[in-house]
Amino acid sequence: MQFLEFARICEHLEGISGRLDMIEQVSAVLPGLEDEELPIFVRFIMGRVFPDWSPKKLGVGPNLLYDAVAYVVGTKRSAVREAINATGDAGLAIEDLLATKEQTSFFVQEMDLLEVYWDFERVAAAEGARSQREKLLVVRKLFANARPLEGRYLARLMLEELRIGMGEGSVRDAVARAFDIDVRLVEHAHQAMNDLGEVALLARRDPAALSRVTIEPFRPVKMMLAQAGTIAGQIEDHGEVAVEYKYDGSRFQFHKVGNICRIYSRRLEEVTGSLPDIVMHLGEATDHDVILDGEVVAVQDGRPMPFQYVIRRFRRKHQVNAMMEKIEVVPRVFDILYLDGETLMDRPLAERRRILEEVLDAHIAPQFLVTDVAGAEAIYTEALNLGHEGVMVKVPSSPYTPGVRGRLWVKVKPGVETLDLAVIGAEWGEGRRAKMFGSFLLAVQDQGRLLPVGKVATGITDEVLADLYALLKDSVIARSGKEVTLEPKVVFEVGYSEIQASPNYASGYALRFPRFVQVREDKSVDEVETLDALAERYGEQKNGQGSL
Ligand SMILES: Nc1ncnc2c1ncn2[C@@H]1O[C@H](COP(=O)(O)OP(=O)(O)OP(=O)(O)O)[C@@H](O)[C@H]1O
Repeated sequence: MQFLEFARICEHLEGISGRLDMIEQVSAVLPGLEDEELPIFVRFIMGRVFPDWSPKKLGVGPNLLYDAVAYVVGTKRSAVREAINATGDAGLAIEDLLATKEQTSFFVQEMDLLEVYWDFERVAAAEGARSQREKLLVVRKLFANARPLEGRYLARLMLEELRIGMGEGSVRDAVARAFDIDVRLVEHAHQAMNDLGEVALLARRDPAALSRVTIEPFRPVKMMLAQAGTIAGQIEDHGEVAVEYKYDGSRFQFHKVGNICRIYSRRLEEVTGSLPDIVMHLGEATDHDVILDGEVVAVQDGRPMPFQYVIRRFRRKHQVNAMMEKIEVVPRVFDILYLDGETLMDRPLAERRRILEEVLDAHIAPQFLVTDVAGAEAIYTEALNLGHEGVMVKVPSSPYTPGVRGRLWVKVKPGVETLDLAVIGAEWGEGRRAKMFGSFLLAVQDQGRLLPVGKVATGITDEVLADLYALLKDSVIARSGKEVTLEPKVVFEVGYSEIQASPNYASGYALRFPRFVQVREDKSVDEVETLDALAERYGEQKNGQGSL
């Protein structure tokens, strides 16, 4: 497939708003793709370049991208910025700029979807002191060969926001439809393989194999997630429940085969080098090949320390030893997904737990099986007294469903309402804050799009503002007056007093009295609140129920 054809498909999808229509259009394209193209197309159409499990990253920020475009069209980076500021959309502005180039150049090399992907591989592989220069050369070459429309989607792919509204769920449905396969089977295979691209290829080549896919060591799967709920509700629905402490640490997945151990964060980044003590603890606790799921907790004098301490350890790349002395971290393992070549995700929790207790000698998080509300509430009180966040109430018969935020795991904690939202823009501050951003535009996700829901400026000290500026300054895509558009990379947790219906924001909602709580470094933008969940909270609020 020519990249131009891919760009035309994107343009067409961008003009459609109906989800079913989009699914149909994409499903019609998939069967005609070559084997090598299929996984790449599937990832690209979701705005992703590499499989979700892969550690590869493009590492192209707006500045490098604009430098490349400036070179190709024979102007300065500032002129590219100005053009982008004028439209507010990097993709469209770059398309316009490339149109001026097209009038002056006679020769454009046709670009193939695969060639673009291989170039992205080269960009991602560039490392070390000269990496920025190497990346720039490849990105320049891509834009030099791009027709204007191709430029729009090249830029957006590199900025990781395709803006066509094809979310993971829609692409999954398109794969199922294209190859006439039960969507649940596609979803199940996706959970284990963590790459819809490869699932699509299997769906075409060997659909029967979809039901046999396994979790592979060193290819992390998404973490199973929880919904907010109540102890009574969960016992009423399921009778017996498994209650565990909800630790205020950071999620990890531990993979071990023989002597090789690796640890992945909740964002599936490899953090083995930052956590040698966790590797040592868990490596010593089992002789088996395993994939374990748990929480890393920081402790001091036997008491858990807040989440921020743990995240500092996850971030640490240098002088890890010095940091180990300052912050002691320990693993609390609550699940096992793989044992000696066998995938356990479809076994019931009760059985996985039994296996976990057999194969791991230490570091297992306590679990209590209870059938009465009073018993579970006593554990909740004890959890809070011990300094934990609350409890997790899990269904003993439940499979492990990677990436799913369902009711099989319910979290119960004291009621502070917060939302995790993507930071998509900011406004320059005033007075002594004039050289920093003073407020931030936040968004929920909906089918691959990010929709604004409000601004937060409250609850942020000058010191934190300076940190936030350092974190975000290289992600500026466009400027307009006092406002900037940001490449969506950072997640804020914010408190609020109420969700209101509002015509002012594209999400249809606004937050009353939003207040900054913290940066959720452990979360990626794919994990922010969905529009549906926000609407549900709004509905509950109108009916006078809290969600806890
Ligand atoms: N015993 C436990 N079982 C499962 N998850 C646990 C447990 N203890 C702590 N956790 C943490 O709680 C999280 C589950 O809550 P949830 O899926 O809602 O994620 P979250 O958005 O990070 O929640 P929160 O913001 O409430 O921490 C897990 O990702 C994990 O990090």
